Amino acid sequence: MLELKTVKKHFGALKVIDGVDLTVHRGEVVGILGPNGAGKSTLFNLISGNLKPTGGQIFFKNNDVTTANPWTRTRAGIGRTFQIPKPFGNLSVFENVLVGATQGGGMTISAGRPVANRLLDLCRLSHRATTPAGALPLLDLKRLELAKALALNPALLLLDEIAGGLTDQECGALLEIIMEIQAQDVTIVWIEHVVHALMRVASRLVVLAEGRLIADGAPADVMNDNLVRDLYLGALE
Ligand SMILES: Nc1ncnc2c1ncn2[C@@H]1O[C@H](COP(=O)(O)OP(=O)(O)OP(=O)(O)O)[C@@H](O)[C@H]1O
Repeated sequence: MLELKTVKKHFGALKVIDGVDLTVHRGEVVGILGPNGAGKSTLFNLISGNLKPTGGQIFFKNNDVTTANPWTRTRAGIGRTFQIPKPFGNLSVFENVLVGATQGGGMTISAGRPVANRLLDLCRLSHRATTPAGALPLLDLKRLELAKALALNPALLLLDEIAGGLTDQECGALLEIIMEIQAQDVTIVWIEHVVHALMRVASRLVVLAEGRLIADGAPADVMNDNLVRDLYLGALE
């Protein structure tokens, strides 16, 4: 589904992504962990095309998308959520999803309407359909972020700290939706600091530190890795 080959992103002298190799197979849920500033969101921006790499190559479904624009990647099947949700605050929840289906997903308005309704249902937002997105509480904002991304009909969904700021109960509600999305043959790569949420769904964990992958494997193995434990306990210099 996705392959990164020696991907680098430098901002001047700052090597934010420093030669990352990563392969994600169809059907996987890959969790990405790493300390603040490790380069996780930058990695997503490289995959979604919001940033261009300094070096390396990115393949999506075996096509080289390294230099492709974000909208080309979107239409090809890469959807994403953003760490800070920024819906159109004056549009209703339904309209926000419809914009995703028509502008991002390329559907006509009449084809997009039932899709938007189905996604509101999936994301437990039907009761908020006519609410202005700017008036939503945090959990519903996160649900809307998911619905908007799904409106693009992605084969690969990138989730950027979607559980951040939620209570345990809210996080459980979001996980239910993510598990349903996973069951619909969507491959997921999920950056998250809420480790217990990742552990519920991830089939694999990778850990990024200072722009490099320092662990990649089964979740239990990665969490027991000494280097990873040291990193999370702050024992590295
Ligand atoms: N456009 C940019 N120009 C210069 N530096 C940048 C730019 N974007 C990100 N950085 C730097 O790259 C580093 C990694 O940032 P990034 O947001 O990818 O980290 P992260 O792992 O997602 O962190 P967090 O967990 O806090 O969200 C940070 O030091 C950040 O300041």
